[in-house]
Amino acid sequence: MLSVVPRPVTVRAPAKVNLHLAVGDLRPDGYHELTTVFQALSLTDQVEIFPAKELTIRVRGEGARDVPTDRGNLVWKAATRLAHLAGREPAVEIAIDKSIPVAGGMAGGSADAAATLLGLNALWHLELSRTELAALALELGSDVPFALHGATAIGTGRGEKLLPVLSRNTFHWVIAFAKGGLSTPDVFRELDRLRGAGQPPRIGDAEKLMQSLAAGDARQLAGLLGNDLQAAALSLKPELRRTLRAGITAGALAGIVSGSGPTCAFLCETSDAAIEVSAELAGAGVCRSLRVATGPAPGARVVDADASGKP
Ligand SMILES: C[C@@](CO)(OP(=O)(O)O)[C@H](O)COP(=O)(O)OP(=O)(O)OC[C@H]1O[C@@H](n2ccc(N)nc2=O)[C@H](O)[C@@H]1O
Ligand SMILES: Nc1ncnc2c1ncn2[C@@H]1O[C@H](COP(=O)(O)OP(=O)(O)O)[C@@H](O)[C@H]1O
Repeated sequence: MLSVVPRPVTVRAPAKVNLHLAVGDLRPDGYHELTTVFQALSLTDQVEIFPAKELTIRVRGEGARDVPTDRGNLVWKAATRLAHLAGREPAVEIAIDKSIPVAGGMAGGSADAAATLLGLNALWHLELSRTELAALALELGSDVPFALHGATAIGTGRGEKLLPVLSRNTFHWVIAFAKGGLSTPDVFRELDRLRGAGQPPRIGDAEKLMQSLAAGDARQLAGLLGNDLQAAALSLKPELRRTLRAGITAGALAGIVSGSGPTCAFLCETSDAAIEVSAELAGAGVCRSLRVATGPAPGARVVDADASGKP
């Protein structure tokens, strides 16, 4: 009898930048109420899933040394939760190829977790809907539902109640990776501390920003980017001020700390401008490395699978 060996499934999932991140008060469950406009970027991690005897994780690429390969990896949690739900063993080998900076405020771990949910859904023919996968995603982290969704979206609650936002045109970004990362809970705690001391001012609502996205107007958008966590990230890593200033000097329309940081994202008028800003920032020595990216980009997607897994 012929036995069919399933082919591995390959999934790509995007980094995000928060174009608008308004942080409300601390809730009794330890999370802060958020209103955030996410944009998914062309900077992606790749996750390959192979049938195997038992669950193992391999990591290579950007920051691989800082990524756990055991139950501390969000991908491990994603695979064991989904296997439990499906009533089977998580018998897979998962190879993560990282391009998204680790602990960078760009939701790389969330992207990998979203990719794993989508990949296993295909490999195991579970046929879970996007809504079912999104509910599982939220159990793994606040940013995981957006990594599945992609494009541009407004998130409320913990950031998981997502509505698509109309975004015309392609926006051009330069992404400056910092030396070292920042822990998301530390940055939220630092914001609470700063607020307890009476500073800093809160950003307003996202209405005008969403209009600029609908118009596809990068110049207008540049003036409207806002992140309540930026003051906290700058307080923990003051050297980021220099990075942000250098981006503007290099010709970016605006610069912002991405989420809880410390990655900085610079909005540029054109792709040529982004390449120039990136080259100039590299010369200024204000960050560890640089990437050029565009947004919006699609959410997690299967790029290769066995024929019945339908990429
Ligand atoms: C800040 C944001 C903005 O998009 O992203 P990052 O900068 O981390 O990528 C997210 O809210 C992060 O999402 P994620 O990284 O998935 O965080 P989670 O694992 O859910 O939460 C980690 C911890 O961050 C704090 N946290 C997170 C989300 C939230 N709305 N309020 C919080 O206070 C809590 O202390 C929580 O225990
Ligand atoms: N697949 C993964 N990729 C990156 N980091 C991971 C992963 N799984 C768990 N982690 C842990 O989660 C922490 C936050 O990682 P990451 O998602 O990259 O950053 P952020 O929450 O700032 O967007 C890291 O310090 C790392 O120890």
